[in-house]
Amino acid sequence: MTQTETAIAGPAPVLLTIDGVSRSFGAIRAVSNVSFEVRAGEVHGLCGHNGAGKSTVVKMLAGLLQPDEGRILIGGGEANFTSARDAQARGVALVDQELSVVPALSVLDNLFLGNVAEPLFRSRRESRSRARGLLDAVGLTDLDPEAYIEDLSMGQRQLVEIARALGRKASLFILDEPTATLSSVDIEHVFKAIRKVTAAGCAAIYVSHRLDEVMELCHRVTVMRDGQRVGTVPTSAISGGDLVAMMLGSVPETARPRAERGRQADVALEVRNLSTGARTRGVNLSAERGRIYGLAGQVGSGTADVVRAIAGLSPDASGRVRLEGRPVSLGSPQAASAAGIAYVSGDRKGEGLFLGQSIQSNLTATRLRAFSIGGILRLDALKAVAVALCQAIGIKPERLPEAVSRLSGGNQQKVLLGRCLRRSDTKVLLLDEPTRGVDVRGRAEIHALIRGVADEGAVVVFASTELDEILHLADVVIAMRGGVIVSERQRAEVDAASILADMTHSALEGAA
Ligand SMILES: Nc1ncnc2c1ncn2[C@@H]1O[C@H](COP(=O)(O)OP(=O)(O)OP(=O)(O)O)[C@@H](O)[C@H]1O
Repeated sequence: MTQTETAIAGPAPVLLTIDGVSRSFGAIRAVSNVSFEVRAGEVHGLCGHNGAGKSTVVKMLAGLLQPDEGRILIGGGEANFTSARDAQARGVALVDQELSVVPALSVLDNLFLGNVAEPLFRSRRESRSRARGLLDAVGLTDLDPEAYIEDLSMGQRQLVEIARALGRKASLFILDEPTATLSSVDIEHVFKAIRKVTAAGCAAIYVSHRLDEVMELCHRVTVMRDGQRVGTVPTSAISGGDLVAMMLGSVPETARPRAERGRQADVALEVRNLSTGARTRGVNLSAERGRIYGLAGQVGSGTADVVRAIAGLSPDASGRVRLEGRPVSLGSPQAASAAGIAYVSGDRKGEGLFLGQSIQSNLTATRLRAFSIGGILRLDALKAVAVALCQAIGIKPERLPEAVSRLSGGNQQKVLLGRCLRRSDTKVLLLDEPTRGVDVRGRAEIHALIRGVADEGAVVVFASTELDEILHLADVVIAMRGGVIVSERQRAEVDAASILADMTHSALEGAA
């Protein structure tokens, strides 16, 4: 797909004006005097590294936060939203990073839930037919509207969320990292849906760390850094490198091949014939200390299931896992953890962090036993470890008492990883999508932390849907598709095209 396909003809009327908007949280000025315009028919990218202020702008547009200063205008009229309902009534639809579909309800019920424009009574038949149209528009042509959300994949749930936004007849669609959990086939459906609504005269704001997507989909992009707008440019006038430079203020160095300092040529982790229900079959892995194994696959390929099963988190797992020759019981996270297997979840909010608790508590949650003597916690020693970990992950130690929920997504991910750092008992580090929703700089920092763990002699196994991440981080690339391993190669033997071919071959055939 090229940018010319998404080009809009001539200057269209301005649909949204953000005029000198600012918003602070206590002493933190999250958004400072930001102005830009979005035109009808336009897909407008919003980029910036973690903590740049993108989500805060999005929340103000969606009525979830109010600006301290400045104005928001929609169609030329002031839009001082006091609630999300208010914003929805004025034609703003938000598709959030965090899914808001209700798992215990059907697709159909979710599609019309909370839609202020929906009639109170409509026959089930009418609803089904409307639902069918919305689902078809996002490529979910085979999905039964009566299916329950909890039975759907993450990708399907995200597409239902977008279908729901389409049903709200909005004029401004805001998509905040909509593709973070999607496979490339699903991403194409999302892109098609966005192009369809913008071709009909609506506007879309597309927030993403995936710069290739921004370059492909967006007509213009606004870049933010440290709460301020750096600039707004047509994507046709810049390269991906220019965009990175705008975000960072400088061009980052390209990654050099890893020295594999901690590599020891003996197999520490052995996985034999691992299966998890119908999701993965016959997975074998022989992993050496000090090496990083990247499981490359689309959403639903089984990569995440493999890391979860090794971590003891799949009750239906079968097969054998041995660590340093000793068997590790499957289906028991306690057994995995006692053996020295640490796991960093891809779902940092649902599964990883204690959101209401401080950064310090989150960093030290799994170390309390090591710091208690006779049931008494050595608080000073614990604090010293927390400070050291904070420094290691690049967060200011003054922030330790703050609630972890106040950190940006990327920094939350670093806290999750920080828990597994500097531990002599971590023999295997497992990660699922280690940099989901994290910007370029945060990503490089997280990758450096993970390399550090391997350099100290641990086995690292991570699952990722992102090619770039596989290419930057893995020493050994294992591609999965349809629940089985399709190839295992040394990093030097692969390039982007060959991994992508292994990851997507059947999926692309299926879509053709
Ligand atoms: N509710 C809050 N309380 C305190 N500080 C906050 C709150 N929400 C955001 N911040 C701070 O405001 C700044 C901007 O955060 P914001 O989430 O808007 O950035 P972002 O660009 O969306 O980041 P990311 O890409 O990581 O999601 C950060 O320093 C963040 O820690």
